[in-house]
Amino acid sequence: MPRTVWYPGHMAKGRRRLEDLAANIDLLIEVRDARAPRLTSSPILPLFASRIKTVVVLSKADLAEERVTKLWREELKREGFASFALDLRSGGMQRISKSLLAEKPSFRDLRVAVVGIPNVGKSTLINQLVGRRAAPVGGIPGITKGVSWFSGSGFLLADSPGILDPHGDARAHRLMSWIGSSRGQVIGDIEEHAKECIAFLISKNLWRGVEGAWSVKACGTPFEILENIGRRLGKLKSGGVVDAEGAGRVFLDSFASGKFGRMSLEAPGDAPLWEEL
Ligand SMILES: Nc1nc2c(ncn2[C@@H]2O[C@H](COP(=O)(O)OP(=O)(O)OP(=O)(O)O)[C@@H](O)[C@H]2O)c(=O)[nH]1
Repeated sequence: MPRTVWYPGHMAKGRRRLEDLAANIDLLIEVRDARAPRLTSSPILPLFASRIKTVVVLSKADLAEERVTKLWREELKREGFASFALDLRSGGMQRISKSLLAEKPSFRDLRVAVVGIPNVGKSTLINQLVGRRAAPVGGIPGITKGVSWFSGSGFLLADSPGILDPHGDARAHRLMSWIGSSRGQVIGDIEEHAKECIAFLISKNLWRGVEGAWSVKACGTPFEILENIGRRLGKLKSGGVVDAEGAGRVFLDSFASGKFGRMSLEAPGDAPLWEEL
């Protein structure tokens, strides 16, 4: 009988690396994007959350709807996680630092690993917590490979990029690339991504932010809407033809950086986002 395969190879590797790290730390901080906290959580994390205290930081809360973020925090509390929701770039670390210090063993610094899928804000969080991007400290014997340690007051933070892989589903990667949390090469055909993202925002009733910013209505096919965006932005090729790729790129960049205002892409209880594509 074939052996059951639980995770694709890349996740098995991340799981082994996290396993090594977890044996030597006191606490995990998982950073997720507040706009899509389930999409940007790692599927392997629940394996660790049951045996090592895990705190969830919802980053980019400035780009998410406050009402929905509050619902997520209530949901996380029900799941047994302490959580924080912040614009990580603007500080406000006192409450996180205080909760870390409450866990500190009396005889040494608390050892904390900051984990999360790419681009969710791990480095920004570490920078804020240690005050500045100090040179990595010596580390902890036995766990140096791929891990940098930074010294805060009363705690050591491990930065371990790439340790958590995102969901393997291609649709999930497309969604993550729209909010800037998936590798660049996932973006293949910009025009196709932009049209899919346009259709997604309309289906989620989130178009008003785009209309507010650019006065482009959700009328017509996604291609027609993209053309209207192109005309609005002056993205034209010779002969007055709309440069759909150029318009798509500006549209996707604007969406990822929050130009269309606060948007929460998923709420607790929703079906997984990628099933909607
Ligand atoms: N608006 C907003 N942007 C943020 C926030 N936190 C981080 N960013 C931005 O998000 C981008 C990624 O942040 P990083 O801290 O580099 O993310 P990371 O998880 O360390 O990324 P990798 O090292 O690639 O895994 C940067 O451009 C940050 O300025 C936040 O709370 N709000």
